[in-house]
Amino acid sequence: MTSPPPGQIIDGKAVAERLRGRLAARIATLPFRPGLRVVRVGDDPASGVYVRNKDRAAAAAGFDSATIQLPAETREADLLTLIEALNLDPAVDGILVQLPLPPQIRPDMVIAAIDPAKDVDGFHAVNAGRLATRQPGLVPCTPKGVMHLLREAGAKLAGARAVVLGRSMIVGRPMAQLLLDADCTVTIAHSRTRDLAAECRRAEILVAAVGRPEMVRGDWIGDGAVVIDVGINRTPQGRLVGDVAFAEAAVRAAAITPVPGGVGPMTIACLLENTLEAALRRRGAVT
Ligand SMILES: Nc1nc(=O)c2c([nH]1)NC[C@@H]1CN(c3ccc(C(=O)N[C@@H](CCC(=O)O)C(=O)O)cc3)C=[N+]21
Repeated sequence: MTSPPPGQIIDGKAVAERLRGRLAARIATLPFRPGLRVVRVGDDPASGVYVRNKDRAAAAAGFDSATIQLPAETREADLLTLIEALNLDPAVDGILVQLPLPPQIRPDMVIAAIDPAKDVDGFHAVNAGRLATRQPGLVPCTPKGVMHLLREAGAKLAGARAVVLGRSMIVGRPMAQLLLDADCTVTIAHSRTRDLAAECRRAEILVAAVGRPEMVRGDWIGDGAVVIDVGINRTPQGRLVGDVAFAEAAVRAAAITPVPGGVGPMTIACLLENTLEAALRRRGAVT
């Protein structure tokens, strides 16, 4: 027996580049530059690369983008005051506060303070509610990026069995909503799911978003599945790995995203897409 041919590797970097190109072309036709403000409190290492990549991509596509760096000791009240000023600033279309925040700041209070019209992360309860009730709103960047990748990979979504591994507010839950809106049969599996491996094996579309390095093994993948790896984990050696054991999974999957170069670049491109969308919507243009 020879092993089956390895699956298609979904090039998230290339898909993100094309999306950013389309956004740049659109912005070039506008009489204004969409404004994005990223707020970073302290220097959580997970956010470092992200902030740098974001700044570079935003500037190249024609956004008016800036990162506001605050000291790790910043008080919650002072962060809320800054958010209020950004809410009121007409030049600002999108506000993103980097998570995680230092322990003295409650993330729920911060997210609730952001004007839902400028909430380009899509984390505010108003935007989560809009997604749950199928109203137009700002959709979280990572799940939105995953939908782009699934379509680019030619995955057949209607009627497909989709398993989302992870139930976070940021990825798992909104991901399940978007797959459901695309007519998938959706299962949300998580740390308390009985026989996780068997549940995953049934998936025609598997989205792994648990934040555990290489937890999903090759024998968890059904033949011909499309596998999207949302995890970005740094090993003690400094290497980036996903939530999926890539080499093992790739021989079974019809298509799979790598880490790095998969979902990560799409998250940034979708942040920019959301910022443009917010800018147009705030000015009364329909998108
Ligand atoms: N409010 C908020 N929203 C976020 O969306 C958010 C956040 N806070 N805090 C931090 C995490 C992390 N995150 C990443 C996005 C892209 C890459 C990315 O582009 N990664 C590259 C590789 C980068 C590298 O080489 O390290 C890739 O996967 O190919 C990484 C990490 C967004 N986050």
